[in-house]
Amino acid sequence: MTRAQLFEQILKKKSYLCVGLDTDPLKLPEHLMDTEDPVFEFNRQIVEATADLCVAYKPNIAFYEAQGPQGWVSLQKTLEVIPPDIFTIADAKRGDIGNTSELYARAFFQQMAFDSITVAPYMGADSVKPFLKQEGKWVILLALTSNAGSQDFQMLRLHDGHEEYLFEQVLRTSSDWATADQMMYVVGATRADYVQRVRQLIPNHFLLVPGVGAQGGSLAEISRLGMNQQCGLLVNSTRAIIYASSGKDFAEKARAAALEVQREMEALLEELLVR
Ligand SMILES: O=C(O)c1cc(=O)[nH]c(=O)n1[C@@H]1O[C@H](COP(=O)(O)O)[C@@H](O)[C@H]1O
Repeated sequence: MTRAQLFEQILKKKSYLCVGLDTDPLKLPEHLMDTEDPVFEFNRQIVEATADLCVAYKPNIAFYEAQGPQGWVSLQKTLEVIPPDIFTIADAKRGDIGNTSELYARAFFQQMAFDSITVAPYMGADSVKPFLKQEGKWVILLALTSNAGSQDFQMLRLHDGHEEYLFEQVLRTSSDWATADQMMYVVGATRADYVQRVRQLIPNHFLLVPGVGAQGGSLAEISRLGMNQQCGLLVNSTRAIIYASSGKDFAEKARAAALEVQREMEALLEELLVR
């Protein structure tokens, strides 16, 4: 999917919501447990209930890997029920020496037809570039993450003449590896104070923003500070949507939670369009 197509979907659905599919078998509603593949059945119903309200789905691969071979089967089946005009993110946080990254790219872009993958920048250019070889496939590079540990390295001050944080150096250097048509960056909603600094370095790239909902980040704040002329944001919410209820009405409640976010996004997009 191209950046223009993604923006088109955002305008059509009045939404820049990404629904996380972090499906934990221990949290599934009881009544799904006697279906053939409870994880897939849960995802299928979540997708059916939310597909008109979001523009992306992001399965976190850990939740599938943890199930052994059956987890990969559930993941593949889930990908197949996601409508083709919805952007898919393999949240795998990979990145290794070049020939190994090539194989990760093959796994997520060819074996499975994801549009994008999250990648850690720590091993540098040759660990990221193998993911950029296929047109239409995206890298979503970790820049400033939502967790407390982002202080440990990402927020270190560099004294190399620029007086900047390490995450800013990551943005500066990596934005030469690919254009805004193939690279996005993860910036946590809990890091809204730094979004203007992010936008100074990368005004045009899309940001994948986790951390609203269960982690307490503010959708309005990150949106007002982080949006660009093509929206430029995919805001993820996982637990607050998919686990809105643990009962028989889980899909209905997930839809209601997604609808609430979509309505707020619609109003925020209107603000952008009149800017
Ligand atoms: O790459 C991510 O998606 C990610 C980066 C980050 O900085 N923080 C973060 O929470 N995530 C992921 O986003 C999702 C957040 O889920 P909720 O907190 O339930 O909305 C999880 O799958 C996390 O692994």
